[in-house]
Amino acid sequence: MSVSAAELTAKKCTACEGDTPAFTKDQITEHLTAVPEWKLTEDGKSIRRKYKFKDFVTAMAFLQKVAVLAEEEEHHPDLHLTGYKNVAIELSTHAIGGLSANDFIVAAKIDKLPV
Ligand SMILES: C[C@H](O)[C@H](O)[C@H]1CNC2=NC(N)=NC(=O)C2=N1
Repeated sequence: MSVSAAELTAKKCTACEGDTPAFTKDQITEHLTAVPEWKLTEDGKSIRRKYKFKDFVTAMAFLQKVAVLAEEEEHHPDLHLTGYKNVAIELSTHAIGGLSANDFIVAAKIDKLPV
């Protein structure tokens, strides 16, 4: 079974308690099909997307949009800005130490943000 970006963006993040099970490898695989720009990190506990912007101001403006989205969803990515225009966004669910639906919902919504 696969998951679509439309299904993910139609959802809202939900509070994750520590007892929420982290996604299995199969769940991760089927959810990654909806957000093909995102890659699973080496430890299998996060997903990461990289961007290269035309300049620093554009990079920061995009990160501000991500920040507003994260606050709305109450689910926050790790943001890395290197070399003034390279951005890496990582998502994992801190409360469970792995991936959950929330990570893929936010990833799909980030993919819809204007760059
Ligand atoms: C109470 C609040 O919703 C929780 O602390 C949220 C905040 N943002 C979060 N962001 C991420 N990435 N993982 C979490 O477990 C998380 N928990």
